[in-house]
Amino acid sequence: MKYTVGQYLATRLAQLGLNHVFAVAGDYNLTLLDEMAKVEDLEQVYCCNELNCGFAGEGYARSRVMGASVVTFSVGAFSAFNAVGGAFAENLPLLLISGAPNNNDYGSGHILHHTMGYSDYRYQMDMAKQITCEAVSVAHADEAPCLIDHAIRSALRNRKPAYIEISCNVANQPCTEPGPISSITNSLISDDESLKAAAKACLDALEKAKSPVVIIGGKIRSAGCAVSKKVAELTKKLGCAVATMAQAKGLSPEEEAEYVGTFWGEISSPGVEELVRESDCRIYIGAVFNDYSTVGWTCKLVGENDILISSHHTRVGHKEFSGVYLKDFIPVLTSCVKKNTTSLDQFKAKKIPVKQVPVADGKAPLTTVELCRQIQGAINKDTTIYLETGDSWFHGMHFKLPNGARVESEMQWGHIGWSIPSMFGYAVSEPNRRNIIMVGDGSFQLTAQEVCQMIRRNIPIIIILINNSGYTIEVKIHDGPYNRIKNWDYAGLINVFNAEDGKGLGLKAKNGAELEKAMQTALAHKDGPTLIEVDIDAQDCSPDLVVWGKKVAKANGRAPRKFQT
Ligand SMILES: Cc1ncc(Cn2nnc(CCOP(=O)(O)OP(=O)(O)O)c2C)c(N)n1
Ligand SMILES: [Mg+2]
Repeated sequence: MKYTVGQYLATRLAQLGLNHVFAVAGDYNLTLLDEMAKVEDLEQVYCCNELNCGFAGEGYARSRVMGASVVTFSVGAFSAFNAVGGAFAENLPLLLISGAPNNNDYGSGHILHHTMGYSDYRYQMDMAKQITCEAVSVAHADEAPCLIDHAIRSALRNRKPAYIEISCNVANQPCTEPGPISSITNSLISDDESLKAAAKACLDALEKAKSPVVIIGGKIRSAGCAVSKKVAELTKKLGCAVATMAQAKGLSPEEEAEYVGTFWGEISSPGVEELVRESDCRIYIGAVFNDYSTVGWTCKLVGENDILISSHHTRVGHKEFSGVYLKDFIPVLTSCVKKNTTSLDQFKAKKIPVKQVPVADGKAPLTTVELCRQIQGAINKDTTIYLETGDSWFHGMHFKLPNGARVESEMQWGHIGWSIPSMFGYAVSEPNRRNIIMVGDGSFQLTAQEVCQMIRRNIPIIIILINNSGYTIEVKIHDGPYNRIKNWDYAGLINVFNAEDGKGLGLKAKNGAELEKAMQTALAHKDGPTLIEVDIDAQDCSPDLVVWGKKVAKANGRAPRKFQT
């Protein structure tokens, strides 16, 4: 088979196990899309705009080895860059592919459409370099294979986005045939000596520890399910208490005896904050300590006997071991640690009562308590629930997850509206999961149009749209007129997106009985999305959000440091 540059790129993606690539057409990428379409097992999935296209690729990367999004130069790429920034912040390998000017125009002095209006087009590469681990420009077919492989390999190794721009007149030019994909997928090997030394340092620390605990952070998400399974084997071997940070909700099997709940400072699950504070050896795995995860810097608990295991390095007390990759290190630790159940025994001894949530009066106005009780009832082992930025984060922490259920969130980047396009991309990869989104009205207004693509592809996603009349999470941080929004007929919007042939459902629920019915309808509706618009009083939000909002506002409001002049 004769390969062109576009076919080379598409073949690499197909060899990696991608069956879809997301795209928005533009005259800089049409020839490229034509060439990529010639590669059979890589279907093109079109999005409404490039922000959503980027987020769809990011969502796909949450399910597959990576995601890929194709956009046009400048006017497309600039919008997609926000999603690429999100993928970088969330450690997800998204490949952003942009059409680019005809290679004869470089250095020609030509002013081109869709550009900034001057003849140096390198600005896009310069911008891409700031938000990716690798950015390459393919302006000649001869260099294409090497540049494409390099960008993809970098994204996979670093678990970060990469960027490829391809001149519009090069995409259909002949190039060499791709070799074995192992040249791209072969992962970095840990430094053996550092691996052994790090393991020994951990064992010494654990030997001295009375009550070690494991705290799992969001960075293990991007290491993939295989690593999460290895972490679960380690925690089972250790036998100590295991907590997940908010960003890692769903990344540790919650039905296991060792699992004690969420560690999130003073809004942790009952008894967990004390357990972490009292521990004399905290083993953090993939932890991210930012202002949100530390509740405005009030709970960054890292002591000198603690162990910090990250994707490619480990710190034990005052010793640092780099070149120690999570995928290698966790199994080594599992093979040599001894059981220490002290922290779990301490936790169990507290006999923390399990909160029973009573069924609300079906005719009473719907509350978030009743809403979450009913969502809990829909969560099974095949469920993936997306928690959008907003009050949804805080409610989501209280869901009890059967093993196999997954939670996706974006708590580092926190781009409101992310959940709709990202879940679309995720569900294109995993249409048979029970895919549920918990999203606020404010967030939904940023990316709502991507629901039409869920309708177009008949994907049964359940969208719980919380209409609480505005930006509640912002209200609890700092209120003002800017937190009010224009109300929409969110359920009615589905008819707009359906047009003549769509099978989307738009339902409303003002009380528990209506929600019960709507949930049953949604779970039974298989040939399209169901949006359930739930009316919630603007004052009804998670008590955790109220506490967290005050602390974050305080952190935001710290007075400027006084500099010696
Ligand atoms: C792209 C982007 N723009 C602005 C923000 C700031 N922000 N964070 N949360 C919000 C409000 C979210 O409101 P909703 O989705 O309605 O959520 P809740 O009312 O809290 O359930 C804003 C405006 C943001 N996080 N992302
Ligand atoms: Mg809201």
